[in-house]
Amino acid sequence: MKTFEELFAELSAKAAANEPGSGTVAALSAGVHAIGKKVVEEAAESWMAAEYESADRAAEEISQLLYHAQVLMLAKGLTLDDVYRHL
Ligand SMILES: N=c1c2ncn([C@@H]3O[C@H](COP(=O)(O)OP(=O)(O)OP(=O)(O)O)[C@@H](O)[C@H]3O)c2ncn1[C@@H]1O[C@H](COP(=O)(O)O)[C@@H](O)[C@H]1O
Repeated sequence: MKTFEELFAELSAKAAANEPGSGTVAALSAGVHAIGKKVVEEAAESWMAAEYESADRAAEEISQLLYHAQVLMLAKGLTLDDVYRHL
């Protein structure tokens, strides 16, 4: 288990190191368009899980949505503070 901040630190480090075998590094190489499609896909899956599945399944899909949102942030060079400023 990890927090939003811990995940972002982990993904940032993997991206900076261009870590071999990292799905995050592969996603970043694929670019904003591909990452954006994953964000939309996971948003839809979160919605469907919330409507038709258990609370735990919804939580799982939402965790994937948060992961892909963080990858999108990295692709745009955004920090957590850049986003938190708007909350
Ligand atoms: N939390 C996540 C995470 N959530 C979702 N995903 C990715 O998002 C996909 C979502 O799963 P789905 O089953 O919905 O998607 P899918 O269409 O079947 O899968 P794909 O064919 O699109 O890969 C997963 O297959 C992962 O590729 C994640 N990938 C990585 N992490 C964490 O990110 C960290 C870094 O991971 P790596 O960069 O891969 O080392 C690790 O701590 C991981 O636990």
